[in-house]
Amino acid sequence: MKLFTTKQIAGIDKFTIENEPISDIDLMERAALQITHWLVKRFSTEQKMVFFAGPGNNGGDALAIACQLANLDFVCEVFLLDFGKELKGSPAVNWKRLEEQNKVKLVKFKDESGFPELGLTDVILDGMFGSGLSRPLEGFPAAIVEEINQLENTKVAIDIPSGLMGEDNSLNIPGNIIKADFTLTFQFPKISFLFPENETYTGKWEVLPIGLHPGGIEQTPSNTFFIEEEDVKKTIASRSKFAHKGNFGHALLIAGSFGKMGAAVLASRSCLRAGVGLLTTHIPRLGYSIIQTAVPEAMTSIDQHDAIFTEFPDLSAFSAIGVGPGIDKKRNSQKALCELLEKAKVPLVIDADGLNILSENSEWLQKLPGKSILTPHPGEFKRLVGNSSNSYERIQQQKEFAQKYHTIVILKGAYTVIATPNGQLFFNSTGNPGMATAGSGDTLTGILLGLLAQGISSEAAAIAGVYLHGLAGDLAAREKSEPALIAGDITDYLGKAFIELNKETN
Ligand SMILES: NC(=O)C1=CN([C@@H]2O[C@H](COP(=O)(O)OP(=O)(O)OC[C@H]3O[C@@H](n4cnc5c(N)ncnc54)[C@H](OP(=O)(O)O)[C@@H]3O)[C@@H](O)[C@H]2O)[C@H](O)CC1
Ligand SMILES: [K+]
Repeated sequence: MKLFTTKQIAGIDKFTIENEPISDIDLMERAALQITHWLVKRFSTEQKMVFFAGPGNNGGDALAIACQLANLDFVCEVFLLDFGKELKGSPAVNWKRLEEQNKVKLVKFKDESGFPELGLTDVILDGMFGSGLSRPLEGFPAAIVEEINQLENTKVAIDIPSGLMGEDNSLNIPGNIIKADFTLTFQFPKISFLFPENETYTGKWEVLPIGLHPGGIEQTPSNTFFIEEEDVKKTIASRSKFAHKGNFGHALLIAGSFGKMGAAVLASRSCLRAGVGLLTTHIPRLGYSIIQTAVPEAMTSIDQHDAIFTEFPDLSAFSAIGVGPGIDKKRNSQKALCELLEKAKVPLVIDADGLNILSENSEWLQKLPGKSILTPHPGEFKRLVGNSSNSYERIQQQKEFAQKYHTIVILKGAYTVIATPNGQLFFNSTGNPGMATAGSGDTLTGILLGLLAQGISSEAAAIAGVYLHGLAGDLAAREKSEPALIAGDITDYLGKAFIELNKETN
């Protein structure tokens, strides 16, 4: 799914009105109805619905929802923030409708002294500002936000928590943004919802489709995407009856050191589960019996060194190479990595200590084989690329880095972000907090390597790899729970993730 800026969404909104065609007020009614349905399912008529409405269409939505809920026997009250200007357009029509309906208490207020007393079970609906927010909130609306945030009541934000920008919040005022428990957003997730620091404002968010025109969506350009099942299905082709292991590539994984052989085992197992034809795992000498016992399906290449990575086998046989999980950063390993970068002719997947070595030798980044995949977590990213003061800034850095070094950068997190050399960004939609566990990254490296070795392009392997990794984690968490989930479970559930992906097509 393409992701858009709030400005672009307003454009698609306009396109829909002109081309469906549908009147402004009817589109607002349709959007409001989606939220009304959601509220009816979740709350009872015993709970009063208290709306805070702003001067624009976000306020107009709030008025429409109040009207719809009142017709369904909910007790509603509307508090309209009065900026001394008459309401215009659809919000004005909805205000009139409410007056005529005569079921909802309607109050206009100009300053915080007009802030109402609320009952403990009242639900607060935030319809003050949505995608039309043009600057941080200050003065009267900021004071109302502060009052609302102090209350324990359940808070539901309409489209966007008031005060939050749809993309960049670098210059925003954190205290002047609604902290919602739920955000019900129209048609597309807003980009800022995907950043960890904004969870405190959005709470749990859900996308409610409102039937924006497909033509408008199609013709609006975007280089930012939300990865969904459809985007991955096309990458995972069904296998020919006559397929043999030679059709699915030969991966080389360089992993493990003394005390960290688990990383080699986890990455090897998930590489195999990702469907690679052959896997050779290169490990220090002391890891030999560990890997042979834990992963009998893998062939081994044994380093001359007992405890660390210092050399690698002839590379001509391999269709992709993974390096990093558990390798440590000793001087000889650094030298060997440098030589690997110089000799490799196929894309690499570089993770963990592989990335840390690169951070300490940034001039080697020039040597990266084209379309290699780097998989930093935020700490590794900071060491590799530098500091950033927020997630928005960080993804800009990520984009520039991917373009500069012609690599794919996978920044791991709740919504893992993939940056590609052509300036595109892909946010992953799968995964859960249970996956924040030791070795989870090693399993991702294995999956990426396994897909890459099968001849899948680096971009497609990155997109499919992070999606499958998250999906396997989601399936595992359903049975194991989030706290009890361990990295090996992700590998074990990879098969179910493939089955889930193929469900509808077969
Ligand atoms: N396509 C859709 O998804 C649909 C969205 N709908 C809803 O419409 C809003 C967007 O409505 P819009 O009228 O464009 O904007 P807002 O309601 O968010 O607010 C605009 C008004 O707020 C004033 N404003 C902006 N920033 C501030 C501020 N910091 N302090 C005070 N006032 C502010 C702005 O005035 P200006 O001075 O900036 O001109 C406007 O008066 C979207 O979020 C959805 O809820 C449709 O209903 C359905 C389709
Ligand atoms: K809002």
